[in-house]
Amino acid sequence: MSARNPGTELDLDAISKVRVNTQAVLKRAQQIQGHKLLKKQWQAAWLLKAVTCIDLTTLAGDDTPSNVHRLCLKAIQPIRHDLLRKLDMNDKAVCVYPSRVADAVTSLKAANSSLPVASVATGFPAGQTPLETRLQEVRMAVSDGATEIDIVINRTLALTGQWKAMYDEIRQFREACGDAHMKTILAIGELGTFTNVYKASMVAMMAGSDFIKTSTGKESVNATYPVAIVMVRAIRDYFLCTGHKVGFKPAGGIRTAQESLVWLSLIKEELGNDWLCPQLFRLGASSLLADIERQIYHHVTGQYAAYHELPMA
Ligand SMILES: O=C[C@H](O)COP(=O)(O)O
Repeated sequence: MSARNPGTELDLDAISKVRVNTQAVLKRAQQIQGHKLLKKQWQAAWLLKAVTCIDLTTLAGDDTPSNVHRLCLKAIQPIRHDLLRKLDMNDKAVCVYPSRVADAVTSLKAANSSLPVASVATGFPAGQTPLETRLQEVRMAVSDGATEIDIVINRTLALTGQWKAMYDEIRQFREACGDAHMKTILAIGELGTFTNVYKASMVAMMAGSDFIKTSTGKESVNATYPVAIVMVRAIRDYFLCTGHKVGFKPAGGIRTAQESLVWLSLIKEELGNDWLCPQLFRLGASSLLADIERQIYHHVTGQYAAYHELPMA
């Protein structure tokens, strides 16, 4: 992880002046989606880069120690050894519910892996539990061994313009995180307008978030390119004002290798190469790796894999 964002005082005056030009944002998102994607070995290299930025996730009601164990094994070895050897390359976080953190830590330790464990917390996904319960959840995940915490904001506060109250809650979450890095999920599908997304991004960063993240994966609208433009521009503005680099994590509904290439290209164009690393960019996804592995298999062998050839995908 990169240097932590200490946050700043809440600047309510700046927040109240924010206006986002919707047409300009939609146009820019279209431009980025329209770019020609890389081919051949350049595509394979970018797909491997995407693999290093995935927070491999399982956030299901039926999660058990055994599917968390399987997820950890997949995170340790995301792409088949022989495919990586042929590409002349070798080289990831797992993200689980707080009650599964100890399982993930145990599995990774047993495999001698130092991969970080991230946990969602604060009443994920709705954030509608009492503040003390949400804080307790963060402390529990940290004491069980999570080194990254994905908190969700209180959408009620954002929708009713209670930015000071939202800032204060996030500050408390950050304190409860201790040394664990904090990613703040805005749940953009429930924030209504781009202007609200920009304001929520800025308040989350002022309150000391190390990453801002689009969605929980449980809203009906998750990571979209136009919203990402608004969030990454808030990250850029925050960097220009404070010198602190905050990370970005699109999450929810990202399923294909091609989408991962568009995300990388959006980050490169809007934030520059410095952000193209797992310390400042993550893709939150539960079923993206399988398609990336399939595309890499195709690049290496010239054929598409049969189901049994990628059994862990
Ligand atoms: O943070 C990760 C998201 O919950 C993953 O969403 P997904 O299951 O749509 O990939």
